Amino acid sequence: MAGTAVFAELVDEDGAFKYYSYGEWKKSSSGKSVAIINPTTRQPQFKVQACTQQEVDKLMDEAKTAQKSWAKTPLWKRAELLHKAAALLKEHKVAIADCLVKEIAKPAKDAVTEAVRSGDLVSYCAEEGVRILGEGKFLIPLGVILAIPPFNYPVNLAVSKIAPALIAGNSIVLKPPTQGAVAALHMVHCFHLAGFPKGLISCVSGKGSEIGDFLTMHPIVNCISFTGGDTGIAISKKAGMIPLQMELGGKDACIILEDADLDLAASNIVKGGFSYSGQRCTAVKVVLVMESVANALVDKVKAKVVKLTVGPPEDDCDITPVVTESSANFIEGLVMDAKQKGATFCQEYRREGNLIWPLLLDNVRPDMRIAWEEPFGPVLPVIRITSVEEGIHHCNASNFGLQVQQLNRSLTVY
Ligand SMILES: NC(=O)C1=CN([C@@H]2O[C@H](COP(=O)(O)OP(=O)(O)OC[C@H]3O[C@@H](n4cnc5c(N)ncnc54)[C@H](OP(=O)(O)O)[C@@H]3O)[C@@H](O)[C@H]2O)C=CC1
Ligand SMILES: O=C(O)[C@H](O)COP(=O)(O)O
Repeated sequence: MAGTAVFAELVDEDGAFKYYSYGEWKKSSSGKSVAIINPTTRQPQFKVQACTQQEVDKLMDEAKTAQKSWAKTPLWKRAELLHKAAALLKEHKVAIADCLVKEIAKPAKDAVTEAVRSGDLVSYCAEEGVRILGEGKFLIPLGVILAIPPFNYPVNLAVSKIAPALIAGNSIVLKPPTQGAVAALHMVHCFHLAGFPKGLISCVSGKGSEIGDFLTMHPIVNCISFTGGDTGIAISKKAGMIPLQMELGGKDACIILEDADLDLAASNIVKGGFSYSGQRCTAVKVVLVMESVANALVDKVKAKVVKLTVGPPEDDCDITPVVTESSANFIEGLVMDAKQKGATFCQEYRREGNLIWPLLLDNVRPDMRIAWEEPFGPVLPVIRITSVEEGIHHCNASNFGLQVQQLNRSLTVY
């Protein structure tokens, strides 16, 4: 499906996906491409251009020029184009979802949801822009925005940067994640088909480790919007005196107190911890449960975990292969550390290639890496606590600060 029909012009004669600059799909002069490995088959699935620094320089210049006239374009016109792009994203949801399935092993239905939700988000941003103007407030553009999203929502977390930037009168240079780049290129083509001015939106492909520094330190960039892991910390040290928007990793805790509804808690823990195999920044990544209800809760969670389906994303399984082999190896390292230090394995640890079966680890203690680190995979630690203060202390001692959920009958805090 990917690269066919309206998307055929994205592919060069060698089968590599082109990059997008000045309203055109182009082959890089580097003559090099970057392979995208299908997490399920572990075979190369797609290729994208490895863009050169000269190509980046050129599209940055174009972005700077295009932004100046875009900022003068009436807001209703900007909103109109965004609504067109949103409709195109929804129209092409199947082609986009097909890429998500093959590049990041997103379960088939969730992949379609990501495309549709992205369309909704683009429309929402257009509406918000108009509403803000209606309140008599002004949207002040910053200039050229560099957008770098992560692999887990390569379309949704890209449009969540692109649409607000465009409605406010900025131009966009997008660097999609390598795994997920082709889905992102399909998304960019929807913006192309919507008819945005040349140079306003560009999309550079290449490995972040190779082209990333050149992009993030580029003098034309006026703001960086980044979502990802610790790479964001490195970027913040290298970037110049420009606004940075950083959405980074997390160790989102779920605290269960004695009077919690344990059935509700178990459902939320399984949904929160294991959806898209735990590869969500908002995933439940540690359960802190009062000792007095821990056995009952763990039994309920176990009963639900056993029902999760495990297999390929094409079959819409609950648990699908994690994004890369190195990610699977990292997760395995956390599991082995917990095993060596005496965690209780509620299921047998099982892995085939990048596919890791869902695993609940009970009796996790603070000396285990899994108590603190983000697996970004289908492995969930349970830490038993004897007071709410102990749970809160654990959350506050974490290096991360994304979100916390506390469940008792009277209080649910996000
Ligand atoms: N707080 C939030 O809202 C969210 C946070 N996340 C977090 O994202 C992480 C998972 O995503 P993942 O993609 O693995 O994160 P990474 O930090 O590995 O990569 C994120 C993006 O940065 C790019 N990149 C890599 N190196 C550089 C560099 N030197 N300069 C500029 N860009 C670079 C990557 O490109 P390439 O792929 O080519 O390397 C990718 O596009 C998790 O920690 C998760 O918690 C995820 C979603 C939401
Ligand atoms: O990366 C993420 O986890 C997303 O930004 C959160 O989306 P979700 O909670 O709706 O999955």
